[in-house]
Amino acid sequence: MPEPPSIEIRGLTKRYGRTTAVDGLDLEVARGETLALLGPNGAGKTTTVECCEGFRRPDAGTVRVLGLDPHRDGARLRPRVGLMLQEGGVYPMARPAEVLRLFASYYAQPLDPEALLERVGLDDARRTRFRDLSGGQKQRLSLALALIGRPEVVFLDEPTAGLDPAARRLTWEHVRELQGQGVSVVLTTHLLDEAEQLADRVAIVDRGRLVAEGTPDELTTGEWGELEFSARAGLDVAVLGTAIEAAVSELRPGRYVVHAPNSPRLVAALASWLADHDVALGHLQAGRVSLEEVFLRLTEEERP
Ligand SMILES: Nc1ncnc2c1ncn2[C@@H]1O[C@H](COP(=O)(O)OP(=O)(O)OP(=O)(O)O)[C@@H](O)[C@H]1O
Repeated sequence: MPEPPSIEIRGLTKRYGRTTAVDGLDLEVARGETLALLGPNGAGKTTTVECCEGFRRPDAGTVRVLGLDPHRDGARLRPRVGLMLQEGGVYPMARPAEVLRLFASYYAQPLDPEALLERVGLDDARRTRFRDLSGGQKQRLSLALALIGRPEVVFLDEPTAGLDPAARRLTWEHVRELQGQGVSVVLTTHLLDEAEQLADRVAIVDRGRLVAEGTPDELTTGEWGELEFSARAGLDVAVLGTAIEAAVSELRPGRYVVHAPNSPRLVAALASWLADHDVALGHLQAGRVSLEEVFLRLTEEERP
């Protein structure tokens, strides 16, 4: 029999007054899978994750984490789940080493707090009060708190927001390690390269509803078998379109999509037009678009 999913969300609805933050969401995360939850600001990602963490009670629908109801069975679930929250939730005067030791005491088989402090790069700040830590150091501590109890499921809410590139890489390594250990990970992020790098599967939500779901590969190929290229901003897309016999649009300054199936002839026609007009090609992607393009198209379609 296949293993039941680590997380099962059915028809989840959550309202705050007149705002429907999550609107009938269905989502599953398999054992050992990493799901990236993407969506514009206010799409309902944090609310969804908070319902999975037991911090919020759904107005309708069900949420199961490791087969348990996070709200009702919180006490049984907590030792098996790791949380990295957007706002640390740590007493301002506490020091990283103390906090980590305290959290370790909640779990049956915690990691070694000292070793973990070193691994997340907090060795030098181990005795600094939480309120005096830099934003990135707070993030690192928050990650350590999510990992200390050897969880089976981990929720990471924007784990690399505000981190420098090296710290971001370090966080990615931690996530890869969790993946290697068969831990299920739910990651919310606004960094689409992060989702592409880490996620087995991506779910894009907008206004509380699921608008797309699949592996990064499925989402970026599939129906979007087009050409995407970058060049200087402001090319005359009408003239270019006529020359290559395909509609062209400039999605953002300097970023273009040719709305026609990728073919050798199309690539040749595009290259030849660019050469004739002395336009340097930045990058060219054929047969797929970036996750960023998919995201923007799906979530901006109905924006005013
Ligand atoms: N406690 C609350 N009271 C009232 N409205 C809330 C509350 N929490 C969230 N909301 C609203 O619910 C909607 C979804 O918010 P949520 O934080 O889940 O979005 P998000 O996708 O995580 O956004 P972001 O990317 O900005 O973090 C937003 O319109 C938000 O203003």
